[in-house]
Amino acid sequence: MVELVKDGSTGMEKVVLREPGGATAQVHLYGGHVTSWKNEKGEELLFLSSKAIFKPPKAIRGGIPICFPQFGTFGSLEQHGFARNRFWVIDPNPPPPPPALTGGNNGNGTSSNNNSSSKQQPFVDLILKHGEDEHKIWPHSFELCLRVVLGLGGDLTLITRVRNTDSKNFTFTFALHTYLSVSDVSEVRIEGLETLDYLDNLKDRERFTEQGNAITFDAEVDRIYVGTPTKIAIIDHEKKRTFVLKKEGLPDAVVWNPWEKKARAMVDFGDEEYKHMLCVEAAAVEKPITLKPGEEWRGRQELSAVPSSYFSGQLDPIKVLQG
Ligand SMILES: O=P(O)(O)OC[C@H]1O[C@H](O)[C@H](O)[C@@H](O)[C@@H]1O
Repeated sequence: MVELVKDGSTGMEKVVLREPGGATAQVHLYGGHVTSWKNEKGEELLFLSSKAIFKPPKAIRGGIPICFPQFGTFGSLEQHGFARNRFWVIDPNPPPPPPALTGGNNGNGTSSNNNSSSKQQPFVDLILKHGEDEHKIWPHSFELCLRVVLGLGGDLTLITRVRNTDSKNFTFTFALHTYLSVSDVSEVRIEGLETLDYLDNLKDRERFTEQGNAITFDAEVDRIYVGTPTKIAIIDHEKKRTFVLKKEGLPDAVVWNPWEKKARAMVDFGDEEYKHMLCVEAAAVEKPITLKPGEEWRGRQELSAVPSSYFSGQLDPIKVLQG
């Protein structure tokens, strides 16, 4: 089921997706921003700050902001570009719907394919086109489309397309700035980025090579891992939950946690909230994307949350990454 509703507390419009198993997702038109993703038990899987500000020009703190046409300060635009603080619209002419069933994660690691082809995965298509305000700061005609699909089984897929509707080339960087909800970030580890090179945002983007076996957290982290595998696992020991992030067209992965000091400096973020979030962002940053007139780029991120008990109590990252 898909419905457009007005959020009672903020007055903002959002699209609510519900799949028959009970999982839900919601997408605010402001920012084309996924602000909630819950599993069939109603547990929230994305972090949204209790201090998030739902008012332009501030982007919503948490969920999945879209960074376009610039990631971070990699250019002359405002941090992370303007897509996250513009009002998007529901696409009146979306491409055909996704196949009725691609399977989902049923919690024991196998893909469910219960032949219920009558069931449609709820999805919504949003679009952001250049307007006069954008043209003043980024003089290119474009269409940015976002499809959010809530799979039967609860997986969350974001498919983004950028089309060059201009008469000259343009170049952009991009990220799906995903805030995951975790029990305690110091009990979390990321698998899949070991031995990779990263640009350290805390050290003027100097390039380093990841040495550790897995990435764990005991201080501020702000890194752009470049040319990563298509699958990354975020293992929350305390919650006994593993997020699996799969991506296409987005070669890099940004990992961010502001930790204590930066958390205190942010007006729209609680002082202690850094403990309960971790950003792992599918991104295209190191090698900006150039589109010729009429060309289209596509990026995709699929998130699933599986109970760690699925590995019989024994976390097996190899299975997560190669399974
Ligand atoms: O505060 P924001 O503009 O939303 O940015 C939040 C964070 O986003 C990314 O993860 C960047 O790598 C960080 O440098 C930045 O601090």
